Amino acid sequence: MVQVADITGMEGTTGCGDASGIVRLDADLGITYLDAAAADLIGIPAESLLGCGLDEVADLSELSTLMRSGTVFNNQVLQVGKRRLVCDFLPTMESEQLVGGILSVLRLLPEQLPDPSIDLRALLQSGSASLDLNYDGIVIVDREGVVVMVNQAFADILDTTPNAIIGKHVSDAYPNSQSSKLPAVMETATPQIGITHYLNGKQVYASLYPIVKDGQVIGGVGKILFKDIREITLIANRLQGASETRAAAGNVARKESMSRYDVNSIVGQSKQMQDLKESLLRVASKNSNILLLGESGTGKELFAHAIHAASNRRYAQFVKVNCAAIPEHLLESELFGYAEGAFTGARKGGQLGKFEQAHLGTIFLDEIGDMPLYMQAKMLRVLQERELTPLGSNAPKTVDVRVVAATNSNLEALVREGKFRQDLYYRLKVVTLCIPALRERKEDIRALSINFIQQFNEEFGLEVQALSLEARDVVMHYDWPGNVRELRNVIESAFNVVTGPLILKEHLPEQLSRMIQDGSSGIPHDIGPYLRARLGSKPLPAIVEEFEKLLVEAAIEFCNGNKLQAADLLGISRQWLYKKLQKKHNDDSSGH
Ligand SMILES: Nc1ncnc2c1ncn2[C@@H]1O[C@H](COP(=O)(O)OP(=O)(O)OP(=O)(O)O)[C@@H](O)[C@H]1O
Repeated sequence: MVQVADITGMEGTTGCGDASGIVRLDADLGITYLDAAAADLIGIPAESLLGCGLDEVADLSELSTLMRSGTVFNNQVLQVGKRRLVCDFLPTMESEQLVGGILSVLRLLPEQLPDPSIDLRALLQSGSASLDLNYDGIVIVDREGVVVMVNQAFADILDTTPNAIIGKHVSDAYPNSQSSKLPAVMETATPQIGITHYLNGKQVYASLYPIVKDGQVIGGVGKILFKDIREITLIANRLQGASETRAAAGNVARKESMSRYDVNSIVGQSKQMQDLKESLLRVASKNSNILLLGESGTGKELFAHAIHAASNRRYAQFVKVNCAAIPEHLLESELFGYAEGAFTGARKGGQLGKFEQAHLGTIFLDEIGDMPLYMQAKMLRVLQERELTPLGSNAPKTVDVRVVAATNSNLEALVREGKFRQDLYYRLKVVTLCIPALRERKEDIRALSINFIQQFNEEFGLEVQALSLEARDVVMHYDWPGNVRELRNVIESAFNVVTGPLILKEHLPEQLSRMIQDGSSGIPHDIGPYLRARLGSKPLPAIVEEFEKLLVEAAIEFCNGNKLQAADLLGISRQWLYKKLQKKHNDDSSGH
């Protein structure tokens, strides 16, 4: 909620003109980057601020709780010494975890707080001059919903003058526009942050707050954050350019930015990939569900991110759920959430499910083929009716979510075997994108290798140029059962041993040349010499672990990438298989 003091922040801006500054924070509110305007507004040199905790230099009080819990806020006052700064905060989420955020330092307030006892109209009238200087459109209504103040920027959006709006009820003050949500915001005393709204036929991005004084709602304020939704992309690009983190100050690991993946992140010049990228861009802006098919490691998750980034849901959450990795009995509460007291050990206040977290955004259901039948029935209801009921609750909730599902199983076969509901299958496959295996588009290997070499050059601080001709020959002849993920891992492992500008054949994992000689299977051709060569080279558990990895790979290959069948074949549970794969993935990434 906006306290009266915050509204007065729109009055008398001082000092620093219109320049607002940007501060990038990590999850502990450590300052990882700030621009010159921010340092100027804060009044402390940037060199002294970098690496400090924001709470060491500013009195955050309850803002600290909001920031640490990943809550967006706008126009809040931050005290740094004697300075009072008006700030917005946008959290940065990564795999549903808070990894930091962007603090926009908007302006400096005068040091004296005005007397909070004056009433809304008087308070606002005294601020009218500076409201007009404000670039962001602002409208303020009284408790009855009558517009008492509007600035020129807001009137400009409506192609009218402030006087033509002031005095009217907000419900019919705007021509050619969606009905204002300010009455609802005041009624519920609950802000609506970052909503899209149509004003004068244009889609704007706004936040609405109740104005509260002495515990009473005395009015409401609407602030246009972006009067053209495309402005957000420009800002996102600006922030992406400012990629400095504590790592730059010799500290802390790299954090991924919110807009890390888009269609340009998908590398591949083959006809198949060009066509797929075109289809992706065509379907992204629609709301249809999308089914992504392809073997493990072909880039399904990358595609899902790119779909989200190319859709107009991109400013809401992208939420990933791996249906196979979540134990069956937890899947429902994970997806739909639960009410307080739904079961023993349930959190106080209940828990939001992934669908609700993805409201207005995209949910990516990975390994959908592994979803148990009873959950498939519930999923169908969400897809058909856009409604779900959290566990232990009897109040259905409406959700607006775009579903992107992915699998490397043959869903049609699962439907025939009665393991996957046909009706759900038809609902999901409204648009199907099949990503071909890497061995079916070997012409992409070169561009992918160059792309990964560039990525790892940055990460490892090296200047590798390319693969040698001989190494290129090996990668071109290899079958790539693990697809692009395996190629990426192979290049990464080469970076651990390369010494010059070229990755040579001997820098590639021995397994690669061996598999080419042996045919395709990961299992060594002649098991006797393989085992004997290992005896004495490592302790028994390490040999057993290596062999186990090969068997897991062979089982997945044998089952054409279907991990559920592979787990059956190995006589282990899906979860266990996933643990093994996760471990393998971690080992591969760390070059073991
Ligand atoms: N066309 C591509 N261009 C660049 N990187 C790619 C491409 N395809 C895949 N990758 C990279 O390969 C790795 C594996 O991709 P991703 O996780 O999207 O595959 P997946 O099909 O979802 O795998 P799984 O089925 O095992 O979950 C990621 O690091 C991804 O960024």
